[in-house]
Amino acid sequence: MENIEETAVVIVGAGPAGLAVSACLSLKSIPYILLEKEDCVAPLWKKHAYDRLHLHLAKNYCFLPFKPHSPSTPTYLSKDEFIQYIDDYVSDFDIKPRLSCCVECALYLEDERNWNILVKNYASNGIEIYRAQFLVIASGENAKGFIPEIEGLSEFKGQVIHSSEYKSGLEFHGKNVLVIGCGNSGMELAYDLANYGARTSIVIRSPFHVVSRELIRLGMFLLKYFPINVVDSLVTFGAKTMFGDLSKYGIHRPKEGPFFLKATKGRSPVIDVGTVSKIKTREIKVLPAVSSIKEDIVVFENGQRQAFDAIILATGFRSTACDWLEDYCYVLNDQGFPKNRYPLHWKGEKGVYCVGLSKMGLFGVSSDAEQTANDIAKLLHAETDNSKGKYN
Ligand SMILES: Cc1cc2nc3c(=O)[nH]c(=O)nc-3n(C[C@H](O)[C@H](O)[C@H](O)COP(=O)(O)OP(=O)(O)OC[C@H]3O[C@@H](n4cnc5c(N)ncnc54)[C@H](O)[C@@H]3O)c2cc1C
Ligand SMILES: NC(=O)C1=CN([C@@H]2O[C@H](COP(=O)(O)OP(=O)(O)OC[C@H]3O[C@@H](n4cnc5c(N)ncnc54)[C@H](OP(=O)(O)O)[C@@H]3O)[C@@H](O)[C@H]2O)C=CC1
Ligand SMILES: O=C(O)C(=O)Cc1c[nH]c2ccccc12
Repeated sequence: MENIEETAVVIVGAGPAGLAVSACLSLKSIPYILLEKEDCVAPLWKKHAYDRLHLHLAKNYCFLPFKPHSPSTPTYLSKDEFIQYIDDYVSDFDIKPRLSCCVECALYLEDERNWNILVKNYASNGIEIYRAQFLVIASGENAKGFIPEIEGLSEFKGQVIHSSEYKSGLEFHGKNVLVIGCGNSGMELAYDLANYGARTSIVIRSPFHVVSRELIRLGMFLLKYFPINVVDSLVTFGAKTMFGDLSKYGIHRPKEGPFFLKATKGRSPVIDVGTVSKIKTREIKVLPAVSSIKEDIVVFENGQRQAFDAIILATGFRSTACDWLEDYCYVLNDQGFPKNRYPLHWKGEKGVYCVGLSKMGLFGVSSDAEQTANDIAKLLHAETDNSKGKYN
């Protein structure tokens, strides 16, 4: 029994979401334990993001609770500036995450009315058990890279990496590289590869919106005053004027608008960083879906075949919360996202909360964290009348 540590709240994941909840709880003097499986905070940003990354949204949409960005930072922060902000956040709020602690199982015991959390400590190689009244799922929408099933992929003769392992195009100079996936990662990695002198191709298999970051900024502002369909029409008109008809290059726009798709399906518009002009000049070649791979040859759905030295899978990410949360179905769907629809997504039953799973970026992270901490504080205060000082 003595090796079970008790606290009010256990938070799984020390990315921006876990850190934001920690800060909010700490300001309310609510005890918590923050568990992170990797050896640093915000590893998505520190270890799994490419060098040239800048935030796509202006800084007034990308801050955590109680710490707006300094006026001296640029409107669109670089990866390093955002990491500095995160590190400052950790010291400002005196957050002490337990690193290299991977949550393997979280189970709610009805008779105890507590969460029991089983943790593998990679540093000590031991197993630890925590007990808490509240559990916060802050393990992220991007917990693992998604590797699609493509016939022959595992036998491909060249290098295969996921976008989360890509740093820069330096090592690909002069090579034939295929980027599979045309979300924000794929489009930006293709641009970076071409800049470094790689012969670059990108697979585009579905329609998507290409916009500029200024159009998205304008759209975010207009959404405060106008309905989504009006803003979508304006932004789409702006994007068509800016980029022209891209259908002859294999880029088609969906029927639904960019903000509508973000709000309903979580699909982000692609914010162009210069890829489109490289596609127009054919410096980046657009190819259709892959049907199979044989040795170093990739066969495409139109029958075309081409040899490549490397494949970058910019095929997105998956939530892994269902892997460690027992009986997840009362709070999560099978994809590891909240079962309740926005704006009620953040609260589950039995004292479990979802922070950062609303597909609303850092803006959503902050709002979920504040609502979660407020709710926990309310429930604890209601309780203190009956049993005082349980955690102090
Ligand atoms: C390349 C890239 C760029 C992005 N740029 C922007 C942007 O400009 N603006 C924006 O708003 N959003 C952006 N996003 C979205 C971004 O994911 C979020 O804004 C932000 O990182 C989410 O924070 P999070 O804490 O929810 O998730 P994460 O940062 O993924 O943190 C989750 C943490 O949980 C840990 N974890 C997972 N499972 C366990 C476990 N079982 N036990 C212990 N720990 C665990 C992980 O190691 C991770 O550290 C970007 C995403 C990517 C991939
Ligand atoms: N600077 C920034 O702020 C950045 C932000 N981000 C954000 O991070 C999140 C993740 O982005 P990203 O990594 O691009 O992932 P996404 O999930 O947004 O995109 C994945 C892409 O891979 C495609 N894909 C998946 N499987 C296959 C397959 N078998 N064959 C061909 N294509 C396939 C998808 O196409 P389909 O639709 O057909 O399935 C889609 O185009 C997003 O929210 C994004 O906006 C990412 C990079 C930079
Ligand atoms: O980078 C992303 O994909 C994000 O999730 C940030 C984001 C939140 N809301 C948006 C609306 C349009 C474009 C990006 C985002």
